[in-house]
Amino acid sequence: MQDGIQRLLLSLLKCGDFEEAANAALQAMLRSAEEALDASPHARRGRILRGTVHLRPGEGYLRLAARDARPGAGRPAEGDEDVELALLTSTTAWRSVVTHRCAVALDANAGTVRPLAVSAAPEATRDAGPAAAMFHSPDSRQRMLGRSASHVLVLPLRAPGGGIDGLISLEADCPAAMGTDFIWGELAPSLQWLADVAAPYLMNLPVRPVRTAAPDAFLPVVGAAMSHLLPVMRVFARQDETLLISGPTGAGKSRLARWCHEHSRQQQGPFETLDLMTVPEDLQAAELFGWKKGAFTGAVRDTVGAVARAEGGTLFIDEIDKLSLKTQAAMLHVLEERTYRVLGEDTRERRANVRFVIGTNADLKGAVREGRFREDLYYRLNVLPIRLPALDDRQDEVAPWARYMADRRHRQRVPHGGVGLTPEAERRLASASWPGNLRQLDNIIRRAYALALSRQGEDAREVRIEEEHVVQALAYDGAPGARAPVMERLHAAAEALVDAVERCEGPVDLDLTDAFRGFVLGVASQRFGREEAFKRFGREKLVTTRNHHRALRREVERIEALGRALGLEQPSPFQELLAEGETPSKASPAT
Ligand SMILES: Nc1ncnc2c1ncn2[C@@H]1O[C@H](COP(=O)(O)OP(=O)(O)OP(=O)(O)O)[C@@H](O)[C@H]1O
Repeated sequence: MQDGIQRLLLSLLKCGDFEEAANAALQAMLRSAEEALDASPHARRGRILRGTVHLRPGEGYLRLAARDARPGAGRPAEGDEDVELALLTSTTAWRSVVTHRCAVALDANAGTVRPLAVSAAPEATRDAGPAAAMFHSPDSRQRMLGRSASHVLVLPLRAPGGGIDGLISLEADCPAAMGTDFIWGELAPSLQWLADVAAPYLMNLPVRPVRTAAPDAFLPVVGAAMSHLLPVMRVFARQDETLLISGPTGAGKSRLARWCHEHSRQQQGPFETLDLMTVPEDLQAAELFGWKKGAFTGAVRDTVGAVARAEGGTLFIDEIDKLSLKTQAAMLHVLEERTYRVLGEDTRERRANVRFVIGTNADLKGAVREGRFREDLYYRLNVLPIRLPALDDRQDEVAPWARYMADRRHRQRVPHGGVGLTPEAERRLASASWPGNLRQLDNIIRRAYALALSRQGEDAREVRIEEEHVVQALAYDGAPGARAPVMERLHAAAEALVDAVERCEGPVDLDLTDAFRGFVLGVASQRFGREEAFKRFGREKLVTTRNHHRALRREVERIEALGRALGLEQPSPFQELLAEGETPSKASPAT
């Protein structure tokens, strides 16, 4: 063993990047496993297949690497789909290793998961004994069997502070060893030594720059941080497994979900979005799965749910933390069993041939700790996590995004015109801070472009955005006038708090405070009419599908519910909007 560690250390010292270190670690571990297999009773009946390294510190994947154990095989070629499948971890592997914080042996034929040792880490779970549990997900098991992996050893990549920053897994094919730990039980301690020696190199060496990170129509700008993520995203996009995209508001999660759809096997199918922020809790299941006429009060006709609309394609569900505990159970069911029930149709289960992509800007792990989010659903969603960095961490992207956004805006007006930013304008943007991410940048560009137009003429074919336009647009963003809405909301928050404390006996549901968007839509609808209001806030699709009345009604109902929860007697000023159908606008759109 000592020799093996020394040999590995010597090769790690020569490694310049994560890929080399992963290859060295896997080579050492696969060699050890093959030697142990040769000396075991399974020698002629089994073979070691491959090893993989999954680097996923924090909330998202950074890198994947694999090495085949076949003689002469080295690192697999990029884009090899079989290898990509083999690269993937599983709900069961990740959840087991994170829960038990030690090596875990999976027996895919028997469907069992067995922790092989109890870690000395203080937070190690006490129940991590040798008893075997069953696989957490039937999919994990099927996928392992699909690639002939009857026995899998999963080792944690242990970070110095006690965290787990990834895993290394070794796969073997030995069906005859069903019901046993194969050779993993004896071998795990020495392989864990090798994993611990390699861990600092795997975590700290830079990842290799990627050649394939070319922008495309769906991801028009790819900076250094994103180009590191792209290879992982390309692999993930092609899988059927659920993808979890986390990241701050406005960083581009929904666009990235669309990118994944365009690079998926379902690209010919529909891409549907369901933003849970806009759906009241009691309608979530209905919106997801659809309903039959009469399923609940107000269900006046059969309605197709988001899952059915996305059949054969991708369903992006944003703000997943807003899912009620009750609907979380149904969500888990559809993810695991791929079946669901339409509300009011109790006898029939329908198949969901849909790829789910989930978005969140919330701390789901914290929500699990607080009992607001089911742990099993969290692990089910957390198989292929991607963390989208904030724009401030993608600084090299600011100028290219600004050019792209200005160009997009200009082309809408003058299809064959041209727009550019001066180098000073770009520098000014690059040195600003972007707490609102790409959405904020888009707003600034919109303003700077409007300022440039006002100076250069509304009809200008060629427009140049100069530093002064950017400075003014940025100043407006931080100016007292622009901050007024923030201050107003602060006051409103303080008043709501007073109401909640003074008038209400029980707690007020915090989710009701999301009602602000209803106020905005309500005011806009009164002012411009419903259709125009939804269009102005980028919800044309709801108008096209004639769903905007229902969406508005929901928003207004939430305002009413907030009022009631805060003990307010007077109804909201939007009562009239509760009626289905257009009400005449009180003012023309021009006012
Ligand atoms: N790939 C892209 N192509 C074009 N524009 C983009 C892209 N990604 C982001 N943007 C710009 O950034 C804005 C925010 O993107 P997006 O809606 O995807 O963010 P998000 O992270 O999903 O936000 P939220 O969490 O608020 O839903 C978009 O309206 C658009 O202006």
